Amino acid sequence: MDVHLQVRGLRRVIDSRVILADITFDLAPGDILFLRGPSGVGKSLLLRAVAALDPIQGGSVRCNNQTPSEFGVPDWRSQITYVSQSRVNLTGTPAELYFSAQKFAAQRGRQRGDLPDILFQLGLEQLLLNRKWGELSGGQAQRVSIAIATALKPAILLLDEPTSACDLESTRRVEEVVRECGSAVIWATHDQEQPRRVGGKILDLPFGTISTVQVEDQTNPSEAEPSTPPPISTHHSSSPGAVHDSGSQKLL
Ligand SMILES: Nc1ncnc2c1ncn2[C@@H]1O[C@H](COP(=O)(O)OP(=O)(O)OP(=O)(O)O)[C@@H](O)[C@H]1O
Repeated sequence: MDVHLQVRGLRRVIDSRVILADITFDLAPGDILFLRGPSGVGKSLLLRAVAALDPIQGGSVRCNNQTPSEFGVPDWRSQITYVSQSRVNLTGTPAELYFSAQKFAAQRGRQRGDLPDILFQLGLEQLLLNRKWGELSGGQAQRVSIAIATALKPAILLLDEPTSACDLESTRRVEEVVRECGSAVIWATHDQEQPRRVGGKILDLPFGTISTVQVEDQTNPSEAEPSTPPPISTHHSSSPGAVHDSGSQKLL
């Protein structure tokens, strides 16, 4: 399903503070849009609004000209997957999350990616799927989250600083996997060079109330940096374990 996202005049107000005002952009299939801006400017709030996880205080977010309620919130969230910056709310194991996510009616019958292969590309062993989230390092948890999200093949992937805990090699692997995953992407980052390496558009969010945000077109991905991960020794081994229904459609 081709999903076109339209954000018009989006406004987020928290405790009488206007965090985001008049945010307007479009996202077409295949687009990658980087969100940049200082800490606290509202990048996560914007992603959460697009994911229909929080109410908005003005403007609109539409997919194919439908609001989340017109589209159907479960369908919306199966098409638009938010990968959070934090894993503090994650309980159980990644395998449990992956299988519980697929139990939702809106997820049934949808095509899946090859999770073991994605893990391999990210330099991870499959056995990590059966570890508790709390037993994974920050960088491992980020990459496992991205592997699960991309394997679910959403139309739009919302990534909240997905490489903030990754070393250089892992960062390059994440960039390659996300660029090739086939989803349109909105990607919050503090890495000024990431848009250049990956390619895409940039939305710079300034502090305070703003009237218009310009989307800057980024030129082609840099050729200065190698984009293909180096060979790795990770092997494919165990299969994912048992599942339980987390009851949450906010996946990661
Ligand atoms: N649930 C909340 N309750 C109160 N204030 C909040 C809440 N969530 C976010 N904020 C505030 O909204 C502002 C924007 O937060 P947000 O997390 O979107 O910033 P960010 O740009 O993603 O920052 P960072 O780069 O540090 O992750 C901040 O001032 C934050 O304190």
